[in-house]
Amino acid sequence: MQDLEGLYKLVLERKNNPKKGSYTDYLFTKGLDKILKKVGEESTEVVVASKNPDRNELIYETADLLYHLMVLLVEQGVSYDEIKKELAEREGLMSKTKDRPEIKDL
Ligand SMILES: N=c1c2ncn([C@@H]3O[C@H](COP(=O)(O)OP(=O)(O)OP(=O)(O)O)[C@@H](O)[C@H]3O)c2ncn1[C@@H]1O[C@H](COP(=O)(O)O)[C@@H](O)[C@H]1O
Repeated sequence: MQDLEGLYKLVLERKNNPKKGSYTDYLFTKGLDKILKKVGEESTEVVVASKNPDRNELIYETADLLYHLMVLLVEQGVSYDEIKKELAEREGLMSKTKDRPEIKDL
């Protein structure tokens, strides 16, 4: 089963040990501009899919977007742990705001 961290690791493995003919290798070979174009396209497809009554479409497009985001993070040298740390810090911040109604209402 593939979770997001597992997917990140697989993409990182492709970066460190390129596998000829793989789609991930194709993206890394094309470079940052191509990866950014894909992230943009897939983001738009998530938006469009959200307006579609077929929820499977949204699931499919979200998986595409998450994959391309993982490729972008690896390309830019951002580790998965850095994202986890950022999310964990926000979790701490959010739980503090629960005790402060003046912030919660912002
Ligand atoms: N999760 C994905 C994943 N999601 C989407 N895609 C690819 O992303 C592409 C998106 O489709 P599009 O029609 O938008 O793009 P395209 O026309 O094929 O390609 P472009 O010319 O636009 O670049 C498809 O070719 C999909 O195969 C993915 N390719 C790989 N993975 C994962 O990455 C792993 C390694 O893949 P490879 O590097 O290909 O071995 C796989 O085992 C998967 O777990």
